[in-house]
Amino acid sequence: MNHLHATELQELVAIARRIGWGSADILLKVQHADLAIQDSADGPVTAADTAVDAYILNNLQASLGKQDFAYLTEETYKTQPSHERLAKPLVWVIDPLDGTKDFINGTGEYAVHIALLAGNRPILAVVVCPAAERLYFATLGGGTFVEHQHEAPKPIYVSQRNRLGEMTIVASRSHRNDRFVQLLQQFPVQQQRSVGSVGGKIAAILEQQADLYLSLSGTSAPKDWDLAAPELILTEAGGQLTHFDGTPPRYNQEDVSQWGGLLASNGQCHDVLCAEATRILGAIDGE
Ligand SMILES: Nc1ncnc2c1ncn2[C@@H]1O[C@H](COP(=O)(O)O)[C@@H](OP(=O)(O)O)[C@H]1O
Ligand SMILES: [Mg+2]
Repeated sequence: MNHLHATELQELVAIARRIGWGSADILLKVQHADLAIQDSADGPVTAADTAVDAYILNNLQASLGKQDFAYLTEETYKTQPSHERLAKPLVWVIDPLDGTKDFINGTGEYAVHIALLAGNRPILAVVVCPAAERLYFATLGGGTFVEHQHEAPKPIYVSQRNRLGEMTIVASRSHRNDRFVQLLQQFPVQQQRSVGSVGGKIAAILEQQADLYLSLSGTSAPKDWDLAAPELILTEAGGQLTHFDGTPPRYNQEDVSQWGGLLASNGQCHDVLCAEATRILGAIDGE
């Protein structure tokens, strides 16, 4: 099953949406509970991360099996050998709780990401923002839709703002090193806002509350499950997401970190702003 037909993709997206809403229900029930927090090298992990990871994985595998698909999830990737996901043409990529720090801190800025890759690129994506009771979904070439529970989905598009003075950047609240702070200070767009979770930041661009998302790795970097689903809901709504050199991320490689700088935008001025980010970083690094 290397090539999915449009109807098969629609069946898969229906399954992923159902599981996305189920994940939101679990997270909303425990979002104000006193959860045990474990610190790991990749940041905090709560019982909610592991419960939703298992919920999504079990439900996808119950519906779809392991024959045609591999599964890469934030909470299981360390214990799973990589050869299976590297060999399979279709790979589900799952972040059960994106923005764990914000989830713990009660800001409501967290999301659930479910993406399906064909090769190294996303072809289906679901991003759920439980606190906002919104689910975004996209298929490659099929556009992006937003739905509220029990309401018909509606197409959604990024803003068309193209003047730098009118644009707003969203950036991470917690992943900021000196180099990134300097980049933000010198960036030609100066309306800037901190938002938790990558899915939450891309949702802010879809809701036209923001136009750009800028990120820079430090000692750690965002991972495939942070980016794959948000990327597709953005690009199918008219936006772009690339490394600063203009290349889109290649997912499901041996190293699942996406190192360097990333720019997500409403598609206006994308190349110019990537070039600016590269130039500013060069000056910061004294090149
Ligand atoms: N520069 C960076 N380095 C490491 N992880 C990053 C990162 N930027 C974003 N992330 C990851 O992306 C998610 C959202 O982060 P943020 O809210 O700071 O934007 C977090 O994942 P999880 O919450 O899924 O573990 C975080 O680990
Ligand atoms: Mg994440």
